[in-house]
Amino acid sequence: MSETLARSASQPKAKYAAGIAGGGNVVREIDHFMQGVVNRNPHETEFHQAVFEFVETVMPYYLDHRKYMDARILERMTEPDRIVSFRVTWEDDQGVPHANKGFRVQFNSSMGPYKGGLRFDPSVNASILKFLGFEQTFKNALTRLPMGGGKGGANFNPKGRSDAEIMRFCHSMMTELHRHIGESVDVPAGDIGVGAREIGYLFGKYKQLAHFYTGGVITGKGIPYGGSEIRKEATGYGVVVFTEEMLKKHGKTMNGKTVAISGSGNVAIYAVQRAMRMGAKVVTVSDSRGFAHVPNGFTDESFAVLQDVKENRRESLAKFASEARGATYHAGKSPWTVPCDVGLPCATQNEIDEQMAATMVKNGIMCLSEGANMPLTAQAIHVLKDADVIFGPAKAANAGGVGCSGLEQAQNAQRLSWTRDQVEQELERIMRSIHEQCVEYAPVRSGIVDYQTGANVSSFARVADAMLAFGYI
Ligand SMILES: NC(=O)C1=CN([C@@H]2O[C@H](COP(=O)(O)OP(=O)(O)OC[C@H]3O[C@@H](n4cnc5c(N)ncnc54)[C@H](O)[C@@H]3O)[C@@H](O)[C@H]2O)C=CC1
Ligand SMILES: O=C(O)CCC(=O)C(=O)O
Repeated sequence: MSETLARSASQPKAKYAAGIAGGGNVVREIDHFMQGVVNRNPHETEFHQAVFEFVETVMPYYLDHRKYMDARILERMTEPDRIVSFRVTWEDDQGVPHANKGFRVQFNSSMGPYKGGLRFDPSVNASILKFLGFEQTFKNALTRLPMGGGKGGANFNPKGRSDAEIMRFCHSMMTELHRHIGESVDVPAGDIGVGAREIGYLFGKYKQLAHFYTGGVITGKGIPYGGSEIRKEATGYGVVVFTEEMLKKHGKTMNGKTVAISGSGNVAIYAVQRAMRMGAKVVTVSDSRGFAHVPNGFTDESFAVLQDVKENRRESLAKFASEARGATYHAGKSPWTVPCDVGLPCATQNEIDEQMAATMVKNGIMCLSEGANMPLTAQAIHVLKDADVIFGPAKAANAGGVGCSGLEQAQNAQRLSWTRDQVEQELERIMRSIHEQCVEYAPVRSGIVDYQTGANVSSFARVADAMLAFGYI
């Protein structure tokens, strides 16, 4: 087992498991299981982390249910169905050819066709896509829509590339990817570096290669060609709706709270907007180079500047801070040093470590909900939970995006377009239902609902029961 993993496995988990009947046995089983995962997937640290975060909360339930252990369900559900890896060759504006690595991880199709985004980022590798595909499987189960879990992407850096270069890259990516996807097989969507522009180019190429129009093959499409209202906003809106549900459960509300947000992409922008709508004061957004501080909170005016700079002009966050009244940019600094009541990390994995979580606790944070996938290290989660911070795990909190993708597929299959109000109501229903499922399976400690355990155990049971029904496949 890796040293980092061993450290995280021996300290906080032991403390957590001590509250469970047979705690010592649970710790031994987790350790033994994780040793196998590490041996089977050497060097894939992000994947180990995602599996560990899941297994440390699910193991007591697993050990209590022989039918899952006898069928080796945990071993089976931590192995992807398959991984496709391929070369993506494209030509830049100077006529120079480039070759990138493209992937699709088809993790688990027990609940329906594989479903999950595509990420374009230089950091993309098999470990990151396996962690994302694993998480996606359980997130999708929580939506209760018929979707299995998958994820894909390429180690391509879209930053600084022209529209024409992005188009050529997307067309080349789809030239291979189209063989592996389909509306009843695997349905990609966007993620980091993949938004409406990229989805348009990817879908256009698919349509050309397939010789027919099948809108349900990809989601996040533009509204004129089969996209859904609210999909663009859905992940950010969903995070805030879920957070409000958690706060309500604990006798609190978003109204009047100071909210810190990281990221300034698709998820972050619409988390800002929805939090403002709930009466919160949003004081930060960030990018990979620093953060923008808005001490008096975003206004409609500064939000419009953010949208324009990031979505239309595709410029830097420093540019936003130079144009928006009351905003300053802090290069090389983290937004998490700014005191807040509620934190919504919406950038990328592992942006908050143990030390940063301790700083947030010292600064008085009382609720944190994960907009990004795995933005906290396992140790950081323990720091927050030990300090009785209400914690919303990504699987539950950011499921609004894929939930709305499911609604887009439903509209495509019906050959209908629902109104904005219809989609938003349905999205809110999905988020409230996820909240209820978490509560159903969550222990309560010091008056705080353990949503992490609730989300993991609830989704585990659903996927596991489907796998059991199929026999040993
Ligand atoms: N787009 C969607 O519907 C969903 C996205 N997510 C997750 O939300 C997160 C954000 O995704 P999107 O907003 O779609 O992507 P995006 O590409 O629109 O925005 C990503 C943001 O994160 C920042 N960022 C990227 N790498 C960073 C780093 N190393 N350090 C600090 N900041 C960094 C970027 O500057 C940008 O502001 C990701 O973890 C993604 O997996 C989760 C559910 C659905
Ligand atoms: O909308 C989708 O299919 C995928 C969204 C996604 O990638 C995620 O939930 O992390």
